[in-house]
Amino acid sequence: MSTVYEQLGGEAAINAAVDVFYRKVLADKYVVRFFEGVDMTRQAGKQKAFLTMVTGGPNNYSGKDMREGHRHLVAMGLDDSHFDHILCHLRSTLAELGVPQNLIDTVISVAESTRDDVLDR
Ligand code: HEM
Repeated sequence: MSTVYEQLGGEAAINAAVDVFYRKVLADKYVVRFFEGVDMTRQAGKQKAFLTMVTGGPNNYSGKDMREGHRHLVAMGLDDSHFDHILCHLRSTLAELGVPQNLIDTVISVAESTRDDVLDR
């Protein structure tokens, strides 16, 4: 059984999705404050890690766990409403790239499973 990562088209597809997702997130006034002062190059890597993680790609992720990696953002007011925006951008990115609905639903449910960790509760 191949992973969603493979079904999407692997690294090339993830790179394409990163560009689109990244633009959407940074264009969203409701969440952009959390990304201010975050290094751009590192951010692209972060977005790639994000999409690879939620699609079951190769597990070479060596960053912080989700709780630790977002705790400072919770201190800045990160809550469910921001999380919902990010999921919305993820969903529309995948839809724009022509990803089938069932795969989108799978990716969203994996992303959804990180909600309590990201929001530190
Ligand atoms: C599906 C849920 C999410 C996943 C899988 C995810 C994934 C990640 C990953 C892999 C990192 C790198 C961690 C590290 O520093 O080593 C990260 C950092 C970060 N995430 Fe998320 N994220 C999620 C939700 C969110 C949300 C809802 C926001 C804000 C609206 C957000 C904003 C950020 C920011 C700003 C950083 C960089 C923090 C810094 O360098 O200071 N993330 N995320």
